[in-house]
Amino acid sequence: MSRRAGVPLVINDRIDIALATDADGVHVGQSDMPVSIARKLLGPDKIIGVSAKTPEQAKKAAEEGADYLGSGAVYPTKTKVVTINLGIDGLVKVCQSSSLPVVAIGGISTENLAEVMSTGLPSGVAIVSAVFDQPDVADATRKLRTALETYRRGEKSGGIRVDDGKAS
Ligand SMILES: Cc1ncc(COP(=O)(O)OP(=O)(O)O)c(N)n1
Ligand SMILES: Cc1nc(C(=O)O)sc1CCOP(=O)(O)O
Repeated sequence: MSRRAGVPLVINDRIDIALATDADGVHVGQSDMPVSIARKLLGPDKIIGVSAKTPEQAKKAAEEGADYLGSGAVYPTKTKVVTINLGIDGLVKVCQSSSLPVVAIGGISTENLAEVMSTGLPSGVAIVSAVFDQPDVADATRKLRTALETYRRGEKSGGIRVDDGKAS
């Protein structure tokens, strides 16, 4: 279904499920299967994402062959109880330390999406509660998508000035 919609399906942690379902890739954390083994199991064409909270973790993931990084928690989140709040500063440090695309995660919603994207650094955002804790999941998704697209259009046309990590 996600393939029909043109959306890659990346399975969190479970390489066995990624293999069994011929998913597009897997996302692993620092205490999950090492990237090198995931790559051997999945082959060269699948997507491997790695959670990185520090520049050191980001560099290591890149050296090991990750395709993208997930970095957070950018803001406080109730979805994942045990994490570290990196804030925008921590996210920026990870992004600046790597040429890999970075997906920002943790507490992201329509209210703070522009702040995250206005750093000009992450390639995208990963969101749980701002979609799934909403009364109308489809409507919440549309609003987030519109906010992201509006931001990206403004960025392309030079309509949003990025200064000190703040959009204006
Ligand atoms: C983009 C992105 N970032 C992080 C995760 C994984 O979250 P989680 O499994 O809770 O944490 P780690 O064990 O990887 O630190 C994800 N799926 N996507
Ligand atoms: C899955 C996950 N990983 C995180 C990390 O910090 O690595 S935060 C998080 C939960 C994201 O959910 P929400 O959008 O509801 O905050």
